[in-house]
Amino acid sequence: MNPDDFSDAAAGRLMKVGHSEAAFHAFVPAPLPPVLNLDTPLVLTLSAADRAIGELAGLGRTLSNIRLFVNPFVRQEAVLSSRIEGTRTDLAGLYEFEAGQRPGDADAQEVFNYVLALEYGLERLQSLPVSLRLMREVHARLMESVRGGQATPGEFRRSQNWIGAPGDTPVGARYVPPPVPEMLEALDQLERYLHVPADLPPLVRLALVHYQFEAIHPFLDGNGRMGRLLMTLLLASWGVLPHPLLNLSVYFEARRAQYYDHLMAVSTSGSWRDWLQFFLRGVAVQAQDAVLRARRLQDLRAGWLETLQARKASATSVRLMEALFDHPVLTIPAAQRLLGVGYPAAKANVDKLVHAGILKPTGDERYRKAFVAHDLMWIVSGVDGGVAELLFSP
Ligand SMILES: Nc1ncnc2c1ncn2[C@@H]1O[C@H](COP(=O)(O)OP(=O)(O)OP(=O)(O)O)[C@@H](O)[C@H]1O
Repeated sequence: MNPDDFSDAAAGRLMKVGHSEAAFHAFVPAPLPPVLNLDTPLVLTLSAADRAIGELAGLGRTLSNIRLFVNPFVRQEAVLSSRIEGTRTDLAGLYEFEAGQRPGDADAQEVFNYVLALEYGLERLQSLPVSLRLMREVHARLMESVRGGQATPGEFRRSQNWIGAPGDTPVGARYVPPPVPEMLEALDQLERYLHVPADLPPLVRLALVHYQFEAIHPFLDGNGRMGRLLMTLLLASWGVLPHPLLNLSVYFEARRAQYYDHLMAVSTSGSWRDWLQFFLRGVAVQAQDAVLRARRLQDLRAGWLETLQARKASATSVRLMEALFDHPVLTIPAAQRLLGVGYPAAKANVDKLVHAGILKPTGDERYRKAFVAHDLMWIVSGVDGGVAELLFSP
């Protein structure tokens, strides 16, 4: 980190660590909240983001079958949040892993851990507020038995880390977070900030907290994913979005360099305004996108129901169709478990969904025993997020 890049408006202070050639600078973020200047364009973007998230939350409350749609949204977020850090598994790969089709796939295991960690965190919110303890517990799930064994799951770091290219040292790294004692103090301050009554609109607080968490970088590994997962937990705990339907990582992944540059610019120059503008626009775009996708999933379910009813399908087939929203990649043994029936009955019901055009056998020789609900996966992961972007106008 070059101290010359940091201006007087930096969102914290630089510290020199070590001596002579091994000396480097680390950044210690100032406690939240910063002094903010919410100008008119920013207020308009905040208002658009608030409206969009309100509509999404409303949809979550009014759709009786919203539970069906949460699972695919959570998985898409897990896939994209992990992809920002280079994991290659896609949505189909994650579902194949869950269906037992990819044993030993370390990438898919990491993405699945994200799902488990998020589900754990949402459940834990019933008994524990968002706090340092919750962060450690969720991190333990996220990093459970991951590759490398360096991650110290569930523990804040006890040594210096840094963000940079492989082989970088803290001397040449792009960003160096606070040394351990300052990190612990910054974490305490962050926790206190999380517990104070709302001083700013929740979406603004969310952007501040995300920056602060990343600037502190409190774990040896998994900070990007933890910071993004934390946003879903905060939205739920503040009652802004009770169901995890916002896929902010889709937005960040598509603009990864900008995302990183904005975080850096807050540290070096206190560019809170630009970070907020970028972040709030992301919330608005992704909330609108989620509303569109949830409606399409609802239409898909209604269409499938109609098809099955026209074919005089049994209640068991309808049950299996609904189970596809949780298991869009299905094997016959999985259908057996879901329906609580024997192999022949499970196979007969899967065949009915195949004949109705709902499920397709996968063509791949390795997965020949699996069946896939392609339409459902396409709605969740299809590359049409641009629609919401076009609709966006603050
Ligand atoms: N300049 C920066 N300042 C603060 N945080 C940043 C900066 N650039 C990127 N980040 C955040 O750090 C994350 C990546 O951190 P890092 O490369 O250390 O990965 P990690 O700690 O192993 O975590 P994970 O693998 O989940 O991202 C990014 O996803 C982003 O959220």
